Order: sequence, then structure tokens, then C-alpha cells
Amino acid sequence: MSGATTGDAVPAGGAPAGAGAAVNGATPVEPLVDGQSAALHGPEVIPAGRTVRVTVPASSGNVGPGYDCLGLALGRYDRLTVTRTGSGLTFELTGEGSDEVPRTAEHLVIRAMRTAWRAAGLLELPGLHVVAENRIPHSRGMGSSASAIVAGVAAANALLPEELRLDANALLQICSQMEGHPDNVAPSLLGGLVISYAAEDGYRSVPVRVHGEIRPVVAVPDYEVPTRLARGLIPEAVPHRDAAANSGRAALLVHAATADPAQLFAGTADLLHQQYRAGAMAPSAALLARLRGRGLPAIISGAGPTVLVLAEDAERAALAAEEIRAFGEDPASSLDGRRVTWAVEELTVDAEGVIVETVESGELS
Ligand SMILES: Nc1ncnc2c1ncn2[C@@H]1O[C@H](COP(=O)(O)OP(=O)(O)O)[C@@H](O)[C@H]1O
Ligand SMILES: N[C@@H](CCOP(=O)(O)O)C(=O)O
Repeated sequence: MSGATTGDAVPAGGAPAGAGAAVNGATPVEPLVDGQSAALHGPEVIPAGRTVRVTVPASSGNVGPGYDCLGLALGRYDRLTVTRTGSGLTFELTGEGSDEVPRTAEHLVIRAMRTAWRAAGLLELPGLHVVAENRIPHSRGMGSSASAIVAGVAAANALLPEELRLDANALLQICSQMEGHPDNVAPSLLGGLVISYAAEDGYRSVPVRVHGEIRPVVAVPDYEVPTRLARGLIPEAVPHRDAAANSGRAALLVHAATADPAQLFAGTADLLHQQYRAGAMAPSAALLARLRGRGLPAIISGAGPTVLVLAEDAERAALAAEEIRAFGEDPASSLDGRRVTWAVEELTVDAEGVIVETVESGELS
């Protein structure tokens, strides 16, 4: 998808996931619904054999000071292929999390598909065969749940006949409400760095172009922190001076990321979330302190525990990778008496967001 999402109302069809129902335990803004119901349709509107394939990027929420409002699409992808079958639900799952997620209608992708179809007036789940190739690690702060929701909603929409499809704004509202906050789903939908906010009648998201020199480097640890747990550590209130200082950093970050990477170190300082969550991810907090101590623009990616360096250029990215590898040997890189290991990878910024293709029979591989 490309282009800014405007703020039109969610089409009729009701709230896909009401406030309080978000997957991360977040409280989404009240869903925007006009009280009408979409016309209802049976599952036969999707012909048997119809197949769609969705490629969806990972995302890093918050990007430092942009708690729940800034997110960056990253060049690591889950791929989902869904075929409408005669009946039942079948799965072929490979890669990250494939042994842990349910192979039932409770699978997050299926929940997302159902939610999108409900909004379009399709209440009964048709038969489906789901092939998921997952490369985004789960519960590491790289937006896996948001990517799964975006993939499911985009696939469900593409399977619908054109006249029933939801528009881009409806997709943003549905995905944000399911996830509970928009900062991950918006970049997975739109690509790039995305500024999101909650208006009175729904979420708005505005993508901006990331400076071409910037190189994201991730340090993904071998331990997990569920986002729901990390959100529970955020205090209800923060000092006004912290909020004011954080506003300055968030504003600076957008300038740094789009026009002036030299300002990234100052622009990635956060006062709203990282300090409150540090106890739940001590090795990540220690790595963060080390990298920032070396002047590198490091942040906790999303709700952690991955650490992300928004390196100003390729040379600084190489330095960041070297520092992360060295930290792996440090006694501070341990948890519950065992050594924590880190997968270090330089990623691209994804500029496209989710890609949806229709697959003709015979093209399936
Ligand atoms: N591709 C996927 N398919 C099914 N479920 C998924 C997928 N990705 C994530 N999930 C669900 O979301 C959970 C992780 O969500 P969360 O704690 O928010 O972490 P993350 O930071 O990775 O989004 C997983 O444990 C799993 O239940
Ligand atoms: N703004 C959210 C971001 C969560 O991202 P995730 O990738 O950890 O799910 C938060 O900080 O809770």
C-alpha cells in the first residue's frame, strides 16, 4: 500500500474489535462506527480455489520517544498464502513461532481475517487453507503480532469480490483496533516511518520518507518479552517535565530520520517507556546503555527486548554491529544465570508496506 491514509469513517459493519479487546492488552481508541450494519453476505461470495499471497514487513514501534505513535517498517517479511477451500481450516506453518501458535480459528491471522470479513458483512468463515512462512520473530519487539494482523486483514480483503472490499482507512482502523495501538500496524501497512495519532473518531497515519543513508541494525536476543507484559509496566502518569522533554525529542526524531541523521542520537532519547520496562529486559537495557554510551542512536525496539540502532550511515552500522557482538561476551549479557546470545542483522527500511498478489491456480509454489 502506498500514500497517506486519510481519516474517513470506517465503513458500516461495526466495530471489528471493540475497546479493550486488543491483542496486546492495550486500550484502543473507541472504534469509529456509524451504527449501521453492512449488508450481509454468505461465504459463497468468495469462489473456491481463489488464492491470495501477502508479503508483510516487520516493524519497530515507538522508535525511541514516539511511544504508541511512531513506527518504522523493516525489511524482514512474513509471507502468507491463503486459498479458499470447500470447508474446514488447514495450516502449513513454517519458521518463527510455527510450533507455538494454534492451528485453529484462534490463530491470529484467522482472527484478523474474520474481523475484516465481519466489517464487510461476511459473518461465516469459509473453508481456508493457510500457508504461513514466518521470518519475524515473536515477542521480541519487531511487531510480529501487528504483521500477522495486517497479513490476515489484507488477505481477507483481497479474497473479497471488488465491490465488497474495505478501503485503506478501514484497514488501518481494523488493524489498529485489533493491535490496540497504531504504531506497528501502520508501517506494516504503509511502509517507511509512519506518524500515527488517535483522533476523536479514529486513527490517522502519515508516512514520511526515511533518509537514504540510515541503516537499521537489530540485536535480537534469544529471550522473549510479551508486549502485553511490557505494557503493564508503563505508569498511568508521568512527570509533566518528562512529557515536555519527550515531545522535543520526538519532534527532533522526525527531522533526524528524514533530513538530518546527525541528529539521530539526540532524537532517539526517550522518557516515556524504556526506563519503566528495563527490569523486564535487563540484558537489553545494559546493551542499550553501552551503545548509547558510545554515542550510537540505540533504542529498545517496540516493547523489547530487541535493541535497534538507527545508524547514521553504513560505517556507523558496522561499528554498532561490532559493539553488539562484543557485548555478547560481557557478563551483563546474561539472564537467569545463562549467557544471552544476540542475532545481529543490518536491515533495510521497507518503503512499500504490505504487498498483496492474486495467485492464479498453477502458480502456487
Ligand atoms: N505470524 C503469526 N501467526 C500467528 N500468531 C502470531 C504471529 N505473529 C505473532 N503472533 C502472536 O502474537 C504473539 C506475539 O505478540 P507480541 O507479544 O505482541 O510480540 P511482538 O513484539 O512480536 O508483536 C505470539 O506469541 C503469537 O501468539
Ligand atoms: N508502542 C508499543 C509497541 C509494541 O511493539 P511490539 O513489537 O513489542 O509489539 C509498545 O511500546 O507497547
